[in-house]
Amino acid sequence: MQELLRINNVSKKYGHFKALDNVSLNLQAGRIIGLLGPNGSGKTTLIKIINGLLKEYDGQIQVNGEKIGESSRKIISYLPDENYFQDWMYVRDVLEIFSDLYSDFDSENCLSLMNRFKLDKNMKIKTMSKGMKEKFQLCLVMSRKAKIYILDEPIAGVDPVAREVILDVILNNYEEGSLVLISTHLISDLETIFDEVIFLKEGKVVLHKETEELRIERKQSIDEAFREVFRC
Ligand SMILES: Nc1ncnc2c1ncn2[C@@H]1O[C@H](COP(=O)(O)OP(=O)(O)OP(=O)(O)O)[C@@H](O)[C@H]1O
Repeated sequence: MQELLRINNVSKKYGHFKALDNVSLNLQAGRIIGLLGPNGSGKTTLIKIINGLLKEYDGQIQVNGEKIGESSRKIISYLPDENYFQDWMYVRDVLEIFSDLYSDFDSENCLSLMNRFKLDKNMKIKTMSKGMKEKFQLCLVMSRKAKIYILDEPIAGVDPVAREVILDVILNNYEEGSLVLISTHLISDLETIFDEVIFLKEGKVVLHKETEELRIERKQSIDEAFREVFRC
């Protein structure tokens, strides 16, 4: 299997506080991987480093064999944990920006995904609810034909019915053979789609396993295993 993401001894400090402590991971193409950990365990910090948003850290990262930069940005489709829309924009403006920015963006596909969430290109961002913005952002990100998808909390702000649709959108729209890395607290909602899970605790990887192996070994769901590992 092709290795798409290699993280070697990555540590990150904010002042004196160590948010990531010697994280090493090799992630392969064709896998959906859950990045799980309690609040403040370092998930978003790691994701921001991979996406080139935090540049000061120790260690090395290779994305598809190359350093983080222009080439890695081209192959990673990234859903941040907050939305980046401006209130004065219309949905159609954002679609245009995505088309200009990303040659792999399929706007027709995006419009058909938006249809599933009853989102219209003539909506004004200012009038959309938090959940509607999250759904729109997911439609954008999943309409790129990327090698790597990184989704930071993709279902945090949406209702349970919409969560199911979102899972379906993720499963049916990522490019086959790509890597999908998803951070979430809603483990029971998402665990059925994970091939592997990574548990982060206080900036350290305490577990990285095939989901099925973990379930058989512990005779527990991933949600139960998580609660046990992180119980104080
Ligand atoms: N800009 C910053 N300055 C100082 N400390 C920060 C900064 N960003 C994050 N931290 C700290 O780093 C640690 C890891 O934060 P991070 O956002 O990566 O965690 P997380 O696992 O994504 O948390 P959550 O699940 O709550 O989103 C936390 O203790 C946080 O307070």
